[in-house]
Amino acid sequence: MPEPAAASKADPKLDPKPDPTAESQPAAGSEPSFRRFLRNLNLPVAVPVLALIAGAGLSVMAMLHSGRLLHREEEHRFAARVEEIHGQLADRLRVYEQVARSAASLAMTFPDLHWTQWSRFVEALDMPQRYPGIISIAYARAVAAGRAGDLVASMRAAGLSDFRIWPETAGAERVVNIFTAPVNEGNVRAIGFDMMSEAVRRSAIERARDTGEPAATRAITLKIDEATGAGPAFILYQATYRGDPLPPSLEARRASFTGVVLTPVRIGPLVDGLIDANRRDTGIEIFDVPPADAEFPLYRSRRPLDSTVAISLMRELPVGGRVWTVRYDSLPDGLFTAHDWVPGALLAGGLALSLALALVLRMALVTHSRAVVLAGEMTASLRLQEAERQQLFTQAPLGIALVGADGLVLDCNPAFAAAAGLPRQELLGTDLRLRFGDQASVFALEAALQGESGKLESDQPLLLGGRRSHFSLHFQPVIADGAQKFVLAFAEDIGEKRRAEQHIQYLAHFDALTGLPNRVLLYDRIAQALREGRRDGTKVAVLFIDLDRFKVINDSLGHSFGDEVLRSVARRLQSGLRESDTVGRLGGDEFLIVVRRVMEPNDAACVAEKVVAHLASPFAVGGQNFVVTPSIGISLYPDDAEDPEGLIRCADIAMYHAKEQGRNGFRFVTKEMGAKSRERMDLEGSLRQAIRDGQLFLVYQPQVDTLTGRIVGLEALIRWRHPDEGMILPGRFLPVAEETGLVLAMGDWVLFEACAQIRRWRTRFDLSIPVAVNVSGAQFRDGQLPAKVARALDANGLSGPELEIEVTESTLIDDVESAAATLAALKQRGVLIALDDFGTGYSSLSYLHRLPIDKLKIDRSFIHDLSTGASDSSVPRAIVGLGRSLGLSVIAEGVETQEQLQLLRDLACESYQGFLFSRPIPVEEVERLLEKLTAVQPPVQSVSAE
Ligand SMILES: Nc1nc2c(ncn2[C@@H]2O[C@@H]3COP(=O)(O)O[C@H]4[C@@H](O)[C@H](n5cnc6c(=O)[nH]c(N)nc65)O[C@@H]4COP(=O)(O)O[C@H]3[C@H]2O)c(=O)[nH]1
Repeated sequence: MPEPAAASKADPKLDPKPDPTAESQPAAGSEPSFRRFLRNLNLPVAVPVLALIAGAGLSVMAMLHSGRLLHREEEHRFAARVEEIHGQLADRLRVYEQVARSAASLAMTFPDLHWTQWSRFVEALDMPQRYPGIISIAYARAVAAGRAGDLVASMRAAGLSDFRIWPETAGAERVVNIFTAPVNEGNVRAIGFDMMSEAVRRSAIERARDTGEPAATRAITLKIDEATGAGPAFILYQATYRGDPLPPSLEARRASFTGVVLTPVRIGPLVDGLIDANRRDTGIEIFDVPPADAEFPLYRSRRPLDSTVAISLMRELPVGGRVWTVRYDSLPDGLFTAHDWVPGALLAGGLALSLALALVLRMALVTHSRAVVLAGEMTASLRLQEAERQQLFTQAPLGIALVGADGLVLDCNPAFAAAAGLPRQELLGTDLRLRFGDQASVFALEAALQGESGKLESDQPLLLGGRRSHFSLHFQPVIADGAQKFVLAFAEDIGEKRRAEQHIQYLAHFDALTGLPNRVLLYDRIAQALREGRRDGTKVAVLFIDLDRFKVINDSLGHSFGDEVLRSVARRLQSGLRESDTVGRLGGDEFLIVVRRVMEPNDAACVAEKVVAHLASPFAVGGQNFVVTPSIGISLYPDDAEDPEGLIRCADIAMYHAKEQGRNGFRFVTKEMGAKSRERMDLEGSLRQAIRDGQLFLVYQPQVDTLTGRIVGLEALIRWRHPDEGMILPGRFLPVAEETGLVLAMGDWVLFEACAQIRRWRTRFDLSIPVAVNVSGAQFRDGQLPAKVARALDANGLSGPELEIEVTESTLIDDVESAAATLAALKQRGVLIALDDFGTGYSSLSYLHRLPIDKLKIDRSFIHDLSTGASDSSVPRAIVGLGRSLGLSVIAEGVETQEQLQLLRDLACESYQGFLFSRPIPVEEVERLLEKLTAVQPPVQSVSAE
């Protein structure tokens, strides 16, 4: 159902919805290639790949950047470390210089110091512990030219008997080593050495003298180490002066120069210990000259093998007026490289994160694209539903209108407009309440607008100005989100239906041919009259009218002629009666008149006489004049019966008596007739029960070859074993079964039972002769016979010729055309057809050649007449001749005497059945007979009677 808002939209068939995807897509040719590329891009693949690439790039960048940061931080940390070490080294040197200064102060304070005092001073310094680089502290005295002897003398006087100045080469000024401590063999060897004799020492001594500051030699191998090959060393000189500890001018310093304290220092011990042995994070190399010029360093700290240097820093170190270069190397296993893993970890982490991001994006995009596809599908399905709903609305055969809360028509389908008989456009936007043709519809719509659904039927025009018919209206309020949206008005034009119903009603109660009340209505009218009679104590008469020889008129002049006669009779019957009386037609040529308020039987007799009189004048139909006479049976309530069925039955019987008495007259129901009628009713009830309780059974009468006496067939005949009355023959119950329609159920049972018996006999005796079954007129006309026969045969695995269907001549002549069709259908299934009671009908010869018949059965009456001599043998002879000429076999029924048999042999009639050979016999006896048959075929011989 469309939404009201959409109601005014154009018909989707006329205005098909454009495809939104097509709308948003420009023509492929004009689309820029980049947009096309973007549209064709597989986002769920492209975006994660791009994210992965971007992430990997960022990770590499982060790795590089962090590497740089780490390196910078490492540099800072290393620089700080270098400053720390370098400061310690410089402090050590300052301390060493301080030691030299102290020694110089001592020498200046006590110019005549004895060497033992010097030794004590040095010992007090505890050099091995506190100044491990200092080898010794010595004092060399400046000796002017020509005063060397004095020095030698004084030294010898001081106890150094072997003292001498060496080398002998005397310079202008000598500086001779006179004291040294600690005293040991190596140190003592340097006593008396003139240091000015050696250029390196001299230059340093002169610098010390001239500056008053400590002066160091370049790196040298000490005299005492020359033999041992110990590492490089240098000598630190501190000048001493006479008087002023540091004379203010160069001249004064040269003039008052008294000597130098010399402190030989081994570089290794000086530096060793600065780097913790457990934390060799820094390598130290010391050069006396710029490293590029040096052949080898003065000092090289221990470092791990294969260590690569990450950072190197150079620092200058002033040493006694010289400047050393110290190179510090950061070593890899130190703390500075402890965070090397960070860039790698950053790269790995970044790549992992990128991968994870790519996967998450992939999943999200796949989910998204799936959702998009799903949404697309849902949209398409919703559109389809919408189109289908619209189609449903438009094509619905039921009129549907949408009425807004204000009563205005929002939309309506073509069926609604058609029902209203107005163009749709004229209805849209109009107030439906003002347009309804009746008040009830207006009230119903008002109620629906208030939320109450309602249904009603109206026979006014659906809308004013529209067409008038009978309508079924249904108003249904539609509520959404708790509020009433609109009202659905359904309108169905039920005019046709109404008329059809009325017609059906009419047909159900009136006879289509004559327009008179039919059997149903007649029963109703009788019941009504009976109620009245019971109340008023009056009688009710039922007149059963049958037209004499109507069948002849019908058959000879044609059905339409017969119909016209029936209509004329109906008119005459009606015209002569009171309004309170009812004339109806039971069917065929049977009419019924119900006369109410009958005081005495004579009143009914008057009516009957009137009927006879009215029909007495000739009928002129189709240019022919003829007379139709009635036979009338009259029953009275309460004398003969107290219910409609009983009254009709009694009247029917009385009518037969009227016919027997010469027709064109009437008979009242007598006591005997009433009893007979009651007996019939009882019989009907019992028969119903008999069918239900299985009281019916079949007996079989053999059919025999007239010449050989061989059994050529069996005829199945129905029997009723009544629990109280014993065996009842079909002559008694068949008419009742036919009247009540019970004959159909009974016939079905016979058919099936006979086929089942054939199957049993075929299995047991290899039965090859056919078994005949009688079929009543009602069964034959039912239209179901061929199908029922086929079902019975199929159910028992029979092919067809095992079964013979016996139809009476009178059954066929009612409607030869349809009888021929039914017989043809039966023949098609393979069964044999026998014409029973042949010869009794009056148009036998005319139709015979048109019917697919196999056998003629000469009626029993002709055979009976043969032996009694009531007639000659002309009829059986003619039938045998007819059969021969048409190629049909002929069988005689009711053969009781040898004489009859002989006559039949003379006539060359092929076969017969009758008491002469056997009465109809039960299954067991048939089986005994068949047993004998399967042995040797007996000669002609009669069988035990029934
Ligand atoms: N007087 C005399 N009668 C003989 C002789 N031989 C046979 N009959 C009797 O003649 C009747 C032959 O059956 P029908 O002409 O088809 O006449 C049958 C048939 O029209 C009808 N009928 C019997 N069984 C069925 C049935 O199962 N279905 C239908 N629709 N009708 C049946 O009832 C009719 C009477 O049947 P039944 O009473 O069994 O009577 C049988 C049979 O007992 C004879 O030598 N002398």
